[in-house]
Amino acid sequence: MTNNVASENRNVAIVGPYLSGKTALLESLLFATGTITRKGTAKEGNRIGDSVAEARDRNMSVEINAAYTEYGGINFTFLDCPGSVEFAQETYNALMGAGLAIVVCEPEPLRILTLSPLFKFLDDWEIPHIVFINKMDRAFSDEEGCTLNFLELLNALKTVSSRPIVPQEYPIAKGSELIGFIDLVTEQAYNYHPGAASDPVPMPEELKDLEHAARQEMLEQLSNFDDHLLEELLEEIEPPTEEIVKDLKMELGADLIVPVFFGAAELEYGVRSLLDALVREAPEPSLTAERRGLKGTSDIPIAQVLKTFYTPQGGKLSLVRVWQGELTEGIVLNGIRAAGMYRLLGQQTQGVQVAKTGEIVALARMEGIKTGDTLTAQPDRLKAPLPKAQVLPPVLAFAIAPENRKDEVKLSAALTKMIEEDPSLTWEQNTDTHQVILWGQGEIHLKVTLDRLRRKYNLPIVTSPPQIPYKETIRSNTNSHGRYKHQSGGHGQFGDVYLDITPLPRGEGFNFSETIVGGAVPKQYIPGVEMGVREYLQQGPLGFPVVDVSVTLTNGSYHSVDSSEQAFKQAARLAMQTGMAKCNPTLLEPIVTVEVCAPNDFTSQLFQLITTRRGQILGYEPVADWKGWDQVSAYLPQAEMQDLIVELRSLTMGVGYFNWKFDHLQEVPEQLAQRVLATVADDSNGGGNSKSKN
Ligand SMILES: Nc1nc2c(ncn2[C@@H]2O[C@H](COP(=O)(O)OP(=O)(O)OP(=O)(O)O)[C@@H](O)[C@H]2O)c(=O)[nH]1
Repeated sequence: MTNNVASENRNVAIVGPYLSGKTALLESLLFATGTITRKGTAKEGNRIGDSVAEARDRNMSVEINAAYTEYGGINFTFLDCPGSVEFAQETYNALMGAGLAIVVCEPEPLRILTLSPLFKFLDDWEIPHIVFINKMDRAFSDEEGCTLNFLELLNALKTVSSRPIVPQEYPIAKGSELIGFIDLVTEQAYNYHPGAASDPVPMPEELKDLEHAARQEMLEQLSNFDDHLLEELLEEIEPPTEEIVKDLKMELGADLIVPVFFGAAELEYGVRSLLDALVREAPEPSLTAERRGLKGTSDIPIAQVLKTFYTPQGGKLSLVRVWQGELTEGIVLNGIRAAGMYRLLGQQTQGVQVAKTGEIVALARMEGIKTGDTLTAQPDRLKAPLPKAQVLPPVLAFAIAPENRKDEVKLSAALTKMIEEDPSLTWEQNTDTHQVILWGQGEIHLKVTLDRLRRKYNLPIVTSPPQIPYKETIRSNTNSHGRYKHQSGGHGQFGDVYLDITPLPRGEGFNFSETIVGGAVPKQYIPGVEMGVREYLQQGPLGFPVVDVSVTLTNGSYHSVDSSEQAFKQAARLAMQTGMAKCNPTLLEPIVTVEVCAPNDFTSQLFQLITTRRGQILGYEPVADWKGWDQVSAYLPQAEMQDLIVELRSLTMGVGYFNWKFDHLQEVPEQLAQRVLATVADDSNGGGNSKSKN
């Protein structure tokens, strides 16, 4: 049995809304632990978490950054996750391996709603989490602001958390300045010092009552899960500090409470007390393992891939969390030998011989292994793979093509690698429009992908809006005659057919039949007729693939020498050409079903969003097990979906999302059809070309 020191490893994901200060917090944590001796800044883009060029270009995180450090006798791996909703997949993948999450938010009660999807994910997967309210240096606008703001903030947090919110600290402000905090466990007050540890100071007289009330609330929350503490509170016995700490640790580890800390990451306010709390209270890795069904009694190595990186040199690194047992250098997992094992500090790597339960390390060259995969040294003894985060449905698309046509094969190889890195990215070659469509989570997500194609794979890309895969059909029937007669040198070509062309109900596709009597068209030529019809239907009179049409070969004639399958194919095409134009051709557009979800304050705006886009509301209902959220179902023309996510996010503070799938084809309203046809004609004449280079 391996003698691992699992209890001394902790891994912590730093998550939270866009620009709340997660990378700043990581930088300060690393500085406070002595791992870095000089802090970088957001402005200069030289922080550990700012490592990739695409992140620096945009002053935002676009992927997970791992950083290993030691503090208080514990090995910590922090995972700095992106905050933008467009990179949420990265965050969710990282959280699947995290023993604890620090939710970093800003002290703005009105923006707390943006935490809602994250809290839902943490609650659903029972991932213990604490809140760090950052940027408190600018939270107090006046003398009274202190108390009011903090309580208001806590109340706002309660609206998005299904677990009780338990503050562990209370702020001390002087005028508009945050100067310190009171530790509610020990009732010790501290003054902050930028870039250094806080000083113990006497508790300010004027805060004693407020502090007492806040502490009492904390104890009452803890006592909901501890009868002994409840008895002490009822009998007005002061509980010992060790008992409070023990409860905080147990209840956090069991995901029963959400402790709240605060500070200002850039000034290092609150950072050391946060680290101390992590040392005291962060749950052992075995607890999260148990929650995923691993009892921790076996030493068979099991790990899970939280992120896949392809380095600029083309090497592959799989960032894994060790769930059970330990990984040793050169270990074979899922039949593949790890070519190296490293701890990460942003872009820096440090080789290690052993990684124990709870550690997060990068394995080199695990070919064929994808993000989310469960790895084990004994695949036959693995009962079930560990659950993966759900892959987010694609919501925005660009049509893409390499600037250089000869790079098409290179493009598909590069995209395959990028999807391994980021499963929320997909691509397809549309069979109707022949465009390569790149699907992702939003404009920045797609643009970052294009930047990477250019930078990392030397693949400059041209983009254009994806074409809508329109189709066409007919509204009336006809009987059409086609005769193909051609004399060239030797023997000629002769085919002659009569076709009945009839519309079919929507969704029926295509049907070919024949009612030939007396061999007017000999049997061996009939497949040629069908072939000619099918070929014609690939592009009907309006220029689009034709659907929902029935064609019957009713009559014809042949020539004993000159007829051939090929000649009948041509005759059928001619009959279709003249016949279809007389059948009232009409344009069809794809209609998708969408399920749009958002907090119910926005439901009426969702209705409007859908109806102004020619959508048809099918109904709405509360989202199952998500209090305060509604789901609106509707039919929506695919042509109206292109920037739906952009508008939805701007309406809903970025939290709204939707799922969609193709449902049926529907006639395009006359006036709109004219516009679509005019645009297509313009495009094919070389006008209206909206391609752009990336
Ligand atoms: N006033 C103040 N500003 C801060 C503090 N911490 C971070 N900031 C600023 O907030 C902005 C965002 O900080 P980041 O650390 O890049 O935020 P982030 O959460 O990592 O960003 P994403 O990962 O892209 O979501 C930067 O301009 C920081 O300078 C703080 O404690 N106080």
